Amino acid sequence: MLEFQNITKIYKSKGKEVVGVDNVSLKVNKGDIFGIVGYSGAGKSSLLRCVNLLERPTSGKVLVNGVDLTELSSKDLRTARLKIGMIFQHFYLVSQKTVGENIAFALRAAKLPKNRIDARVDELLDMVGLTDKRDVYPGQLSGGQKQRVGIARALANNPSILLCDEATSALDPKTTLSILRLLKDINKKLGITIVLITHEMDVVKEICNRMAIMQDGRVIEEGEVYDIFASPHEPLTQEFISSVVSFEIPPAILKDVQGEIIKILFKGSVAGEGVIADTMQRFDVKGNFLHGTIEYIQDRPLGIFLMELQGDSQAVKDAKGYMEERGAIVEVISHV
Ligand SMILES: Nc1ncnc2c1ncn2[C@@H]1O[C@H](COP(=O)(O)OP(=O)(O)OP(=O)(O)O)[C@@H](O)[C@H]1O
Repeated sequence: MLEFQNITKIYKSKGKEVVGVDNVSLKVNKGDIFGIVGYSGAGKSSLLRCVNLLERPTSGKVLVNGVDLTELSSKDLRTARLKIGMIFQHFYLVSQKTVGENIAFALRAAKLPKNRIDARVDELLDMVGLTDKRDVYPGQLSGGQKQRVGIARALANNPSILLCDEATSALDPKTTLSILRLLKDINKKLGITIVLITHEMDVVKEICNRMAIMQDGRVIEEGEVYDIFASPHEPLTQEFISSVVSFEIPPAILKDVQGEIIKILFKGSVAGEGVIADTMQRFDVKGNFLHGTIEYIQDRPLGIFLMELQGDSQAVKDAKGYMEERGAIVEVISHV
């Protein structure tokens, strides 16, 4: 549905060239909530803005439903853009216009007949839970309510893609959650594909099904969010994951560890502790839990346990083999 093919964006400023995006190819499927994660300067905004050509890539193609936007005439591009909604960190509402007028503006831009605008504004306000705010000004709204207006405006012309540029970064955690739930709801009910950029892994964990991690303009890892949380490959990905799922063991505890430290993952099952208990019974090993959690990613459990395993090397090996047979992924963190 959305495909970046070898996108490069080079900025020229003060006679210098800055590479914003460096040869990125990515596919976003219809119905995805696709998260693009990276630190400041990684190139997320530049890439996102290439979707609707707010930034024109220096080279490469942006295909939306098979149509290369970079090849369109300015008239066709205007029409194509109406089907790509966008929301922003700082909302960008017109403060002198009421909530209703802010939304109506997008409908007028798409030349919706005047007599249908009112009803559509009501419909959109209902969708975002703001029916009673039609006649108030943005200054009278909370941050979360402003973002809801932003969402209503972005959905005005029934887009097939919604781009979210750090849409919850200015909001407190509770409001963030309510906006993310609204986005998820919109994705489900209306089938809109969502592409969001964020530096917060929590956001990705909460609503995205697929993700890409960017560094220095490049995509360094991509895939299903669940798989990336279960086994992140790149150090930067691991760093981002550890901001949500942390396994720091205090050095004072580590100092006393005598056996092998292993990480045990149970994908899609909450039965991990039972398997570990069975293992301890069957084999002549002693296990000490150092850490354990069950994360729910897209409602699928991911059990992650860190433990010290003591015993002779054959027993430890057999115990690990048994856990793997029972569906665990076992990774040795350190040998003593
Ligand atoms: N208009 C511009 N002119 C010159 N350089 C730019 C411009 N926009 C972005 N850049 C540069 O491109 C690189 C990528 O920036 P970009 O804003 O896309 O990253 P980002 O991951 O979205 O970070 P942030 O969250 O801070 O916006 C940075 O080095 C940035 O300085």
